[in-house]
Amino acid sequence: MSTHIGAKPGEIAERVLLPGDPLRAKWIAETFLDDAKCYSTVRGMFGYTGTYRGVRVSVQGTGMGMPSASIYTHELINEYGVQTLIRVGSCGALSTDLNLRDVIAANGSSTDSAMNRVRFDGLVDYAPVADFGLLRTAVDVAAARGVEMTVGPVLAADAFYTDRPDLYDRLADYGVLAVEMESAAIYTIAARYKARALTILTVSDHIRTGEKTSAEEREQTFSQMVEVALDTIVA
Ligand SMILES: O=P(O)(O)O[C@H]1O[C@H](CO)[C@@H](O)[C@H]1O
Ligand SMILES: O=c1cc[nH]c(=O)[nH]1
Repeated sequence: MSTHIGAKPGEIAERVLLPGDPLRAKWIAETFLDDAKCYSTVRGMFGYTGTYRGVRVSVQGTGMGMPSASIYTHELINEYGVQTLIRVGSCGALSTDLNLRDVIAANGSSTDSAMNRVRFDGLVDYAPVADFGLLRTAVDVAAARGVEMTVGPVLAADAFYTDRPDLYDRLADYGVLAVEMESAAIYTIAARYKARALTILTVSDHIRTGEKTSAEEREQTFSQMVEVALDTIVA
């Protein structure tokens, strides 16, 4: 096992879905995978491996925020040989063109986290981006499934609750679709270790209108996003 994942070598597939919520990981495994087996309960951050359309796929909770997601992404790639990672998360819409439960694919991820400033000695504003091949496949898969998926940039924020809603307005002016809390770190770490990563999100909250989904809905109802992610990861 690695420091934070209780799997033995070979128990995690090369292709992994990454929900923030560990109970969403359990729901995905039980609902969409065949022969799913739990390989880790360390810290309650569940991980499962099963098959989807005959291909081995794992699903690993990452927790909330970039420090937590960075740990799981790093260990999955470096200790378990994971090569393809698709985050399946919830997000708050900044764009007035989006509605609750819409699906988004994040082609790029701005961040207010200092993690990459530290990584590049404050000299470069690194631009974390999705793997183009995965993104292209996800777009094709969504179209084939009749899922309207908006592609665009998101903000990966350190804080869920903000004192600066004016910054969200400005980011929306620059085309940023939504805010979540992990994609920039996942994209950066995947790039560093030559893995492929994509983030697909469902709008759980609307920052403009104040509408929101329940905790249970965030855990167990974002099926369209999961189906697009699974079809993409096995393609
Ligand atoms: O639903 P998940 O995947 O956890 O994603 C979003 O939800 C959490 C905040 O509620 C943050 O982790 C954010 O990125
Ligand atoms: O508003 C939201 C909703 C989900 N995740 C976030 O980070 N923010």
